[in-house]
Amino acid sequence: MATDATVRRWRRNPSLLSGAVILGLLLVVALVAPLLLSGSAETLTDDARLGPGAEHLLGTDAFGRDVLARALVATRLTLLMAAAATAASFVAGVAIGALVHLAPGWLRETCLRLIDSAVAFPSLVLALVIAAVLGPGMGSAIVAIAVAGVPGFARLTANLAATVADKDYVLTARLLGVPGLRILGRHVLPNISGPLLVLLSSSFTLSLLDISSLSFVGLGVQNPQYDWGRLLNEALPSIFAQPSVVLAPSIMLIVTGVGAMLLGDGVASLVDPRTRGTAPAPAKTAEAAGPAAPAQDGAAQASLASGGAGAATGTGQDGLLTVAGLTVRAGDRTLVDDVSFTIGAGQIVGLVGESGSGKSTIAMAVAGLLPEGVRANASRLALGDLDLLGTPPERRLATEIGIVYQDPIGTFNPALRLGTQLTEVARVHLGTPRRQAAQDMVRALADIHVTEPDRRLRQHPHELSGGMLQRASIASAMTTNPRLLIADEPTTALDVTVQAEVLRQFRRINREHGTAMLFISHDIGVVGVLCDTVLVLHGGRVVDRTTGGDLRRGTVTHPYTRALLAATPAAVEAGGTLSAVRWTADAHAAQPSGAPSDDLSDKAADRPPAAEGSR
Ligand SMILES: Nc1ncnc2c1ncn2[C@@H]1O[C@H](COP(=O)(O)OP(=O)(O)OP(=O)(O)O)[C@@H](O)[C@H]1O
Repeated sequence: MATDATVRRWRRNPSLLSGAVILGLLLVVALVAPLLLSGSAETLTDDARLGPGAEHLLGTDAFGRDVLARALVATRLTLLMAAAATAASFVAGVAIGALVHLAPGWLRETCLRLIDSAVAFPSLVLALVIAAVLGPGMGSAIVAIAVAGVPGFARLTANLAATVADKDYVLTARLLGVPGLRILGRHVLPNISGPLLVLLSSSFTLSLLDISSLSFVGLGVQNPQYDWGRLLNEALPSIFAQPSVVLAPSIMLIVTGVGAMLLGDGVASLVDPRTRGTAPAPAKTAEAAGPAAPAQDGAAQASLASGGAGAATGTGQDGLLTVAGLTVRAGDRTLVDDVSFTIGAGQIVGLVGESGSGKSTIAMAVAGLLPEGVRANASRLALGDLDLLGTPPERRLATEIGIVYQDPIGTFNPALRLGTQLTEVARVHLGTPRRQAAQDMVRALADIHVTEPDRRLRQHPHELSGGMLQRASIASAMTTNPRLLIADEPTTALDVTVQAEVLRQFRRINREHGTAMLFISHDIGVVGVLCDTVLVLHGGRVVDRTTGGDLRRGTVTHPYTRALLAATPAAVEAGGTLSAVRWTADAHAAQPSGAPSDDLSDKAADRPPAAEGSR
């Protein structure tokens, strides 16, 4: 039951519980004390400067007013002022940070440096200067503290947003043409809310202290109003003769600060879906439950190997995807140099090469997702009649190109349920009603052997195993029945047994839907098994064009390709030695040339991912 789950969640989160109790009590005091204790807190009497006693627990001040009652009554004004200043800093800071994140490069850098300078300036000193300029008073104290708190929120927001900006789910949203502000609100802010909430709570504590400091030095609340800072100010002259008068406001300040920090920590872990307390599904069980156990035998692996769909040239003239003379530069640096290939409908072209050879850059150039500062030029870059250079219509890009990334966990927004994410393309771009989109996705997930597809849609990404998520991302990429599917190292992060099943799903989709595929891997064995045509990249250039069949048979002639083959684990298993690939385009020499493997088609899909990570 939802209520049981809520109770369990609160029990497992002692910070949240204790912070909520402390602040809850303070709120009750803030509401009730002014109603019940105003008389003893504000009426002048002849009982001046009494020590602690039964009638006045902490004594009375110089005008015969009850010290404890005044501290309790001051709770409302103090909390209201601190909350108002913190809320204003939060809203303004997050808005500025978000805008800075969206700003073009030079403007963003300039703003970030300005914000850094403002953060380096002590906030209390800044608040004192602003309050002095505005003049003493409650309003100017709130404004001063609010302004002083803005840079902290702005910097954290801009920095955190930058760390999320290159996540696969943000790139996918960009591919789908989601506007920048919506990406910010839906994908970026929810995923940086944890640290922001922690800052919010510490900022509330800081505002509380700063506002009390302003009142203490006479720049904040003025007579006859009083907050805890003002009470400390009034107690100063008698601090040695009657120390009990500073006790109540000081304790209130400390208790409130501790309560706010505890609540902030608790809320931060509550909003993070990964720490919400839902036990992740055990990966093994989830995978084992799949109806299609990965084939381990040679025959099954061979059936995975390319069946020759489409001509194996990759340079044909009538391709669906045409890449001609593609060059990608970042400033003066050439990342991809004069690359040309085509992919026909139903054809799978593989890009293979060492880490940093430019595989992902080519894929991102095709999808129009190159990072800022990286520019693509080509004599032709087109998907059928869709010109991919310039600014192709977002809707067509979103529906005609699907992408599957290497890291299935990073593909999905951890803050949203899978159902919301998996059906987004259908709902937003195809106008499919929500219920229909969910039903379609359940069918698509079942097709790709995701168990309990209904339940998966209600789960968060961290509750699924990597293989299950990767299948979900393939189903998601296929929602619009794209003409081109880009798979950027889709099996590298997967368990060896799951790899084969995922590769089989690509082959099935390619055959059943006639989808053109650009398959990227640094595992030459996997590429040989799946692809019709293979382009071997080195230093951003295509150094060899071969076929999956030649790779499987080991009948490749180019020294670099032979070196790559020789360096694969299969070759080592076959008796070779695993050596680093050393080859330069100029020298055209392979070190070592090693005996090519002749059993790729049988072993590739079972082979563990190469040790070298990619991105
Ligand atoms: N935003 C960028 N700015 C400058 N250089 C970049 C940028 N992104 C990538 N590069 C460089 O471009 C080159 C190609 O990178 P890319 O990621 O395409 O290689 P890759 O073959 O996909 O490697 P991996 O298998 O590790 O993903 C690398 O040298 C990389 O450092």
